[in-house]
Amino acid sequence: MRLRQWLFQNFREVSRLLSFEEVDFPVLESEALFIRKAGEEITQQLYNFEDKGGRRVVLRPEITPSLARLVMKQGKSASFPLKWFTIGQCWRYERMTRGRRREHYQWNMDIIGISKVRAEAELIYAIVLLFERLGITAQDVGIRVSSRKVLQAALDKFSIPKALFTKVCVIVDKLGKIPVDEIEKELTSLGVSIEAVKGIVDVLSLTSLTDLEGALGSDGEAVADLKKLFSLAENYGYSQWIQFDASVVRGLAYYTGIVFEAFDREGKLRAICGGGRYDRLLSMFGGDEVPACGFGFGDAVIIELLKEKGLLPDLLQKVDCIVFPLDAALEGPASTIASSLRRRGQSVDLVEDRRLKWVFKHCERVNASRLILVGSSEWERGMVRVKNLSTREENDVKLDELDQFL
Ligand SMILES: OCc1cccc(Br)n1
Repeated sequence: MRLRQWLFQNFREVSRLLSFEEVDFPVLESEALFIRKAGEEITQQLYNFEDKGGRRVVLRPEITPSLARLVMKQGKSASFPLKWFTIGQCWRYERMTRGRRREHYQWNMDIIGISKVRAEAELIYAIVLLFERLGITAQDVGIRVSSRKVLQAALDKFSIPKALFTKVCVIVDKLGKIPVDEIEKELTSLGVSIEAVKGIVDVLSLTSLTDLEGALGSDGEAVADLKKLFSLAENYGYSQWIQFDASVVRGLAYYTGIVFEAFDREGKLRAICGGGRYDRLLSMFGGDEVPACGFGFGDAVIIELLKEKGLLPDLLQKVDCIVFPLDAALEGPASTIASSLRRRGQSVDLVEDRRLKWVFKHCERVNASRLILVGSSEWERGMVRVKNLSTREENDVKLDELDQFL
């Protein structure tokens, strides 16, 4: 829990630095919110069930659809742009034989109401800032960046029907995860011709913007967006973190533009985080199209990476004071002292019914700064014994002079 709180505190601090406001959404959602026909893994692993009212519900597998639903529920009262973050538990249902977690916590940051690529540049900067705060460098981790518009242009080039776009995205997202011939088989089963499949795979293997420009021409939105993003990355000072890689499409059906994912350069781990632009998702909940982009950053892979890099912090429990009555008859005064210290903002562990030997061990175990012993002779003089556990200094102190020893 200390490790989780440390990680979440870093998520929160980065969100604060970028002036994002914390929001929260229900873990329990209507199943309909996540029923999509694109064959995404996330919708095939819904932790869904029927509640006592006969409703089809799920433990949410992701956060973005809830955000979309609730932004649109605000209607005209929402003053754009919105910069929202949340850290929330998400669920999936897998056979436990795979030994993978069914739940994890995800930090989400979303910018709603900005259509320009500077929104994605801000989000990628937030991710870089988080990595830097954890001691991770651009030599450890890279961020692959592309745009769904690259794939859209490739499909247009081979006149693939737009209706197939999201399904093709979900399939080609598996590039590098499953053999290419399986991907080709899934694409041809959608009715994509084999030459179009080869052409698409060729475009998606590009890793230089110059080559992309050569393949798609320089007047398309895909190239323009990516050039703008890489130029802004220079301004932010995080160019060494990002690289163009056309194979990045991300596995969520609703992305429409820039997409990105962070990866460990040793290639041992799954994607650390990922996100992108989803300009058409909000209008699915009524109203006009509202441009939006965001990312999800899970709490599992990042911990594996920190372990790999020897960057896990040494988080010990910490208590300011242990208060211990040396005589059972003094438990009342001990409570008085504990209460007075707590009202001064001191964390106090009030210990009773233990031998003194145990108490000294306990002080070490919880890294207490001071031990305050309530003994009858001192108490008769209105005093307590304060033992500073780092200097070993001991003082008999009047209650109204305690502050000097805190
Ligand atoms: O990132 C996919 C995902 C969704 C919900 C729960 C878990 Br564990 N993992």
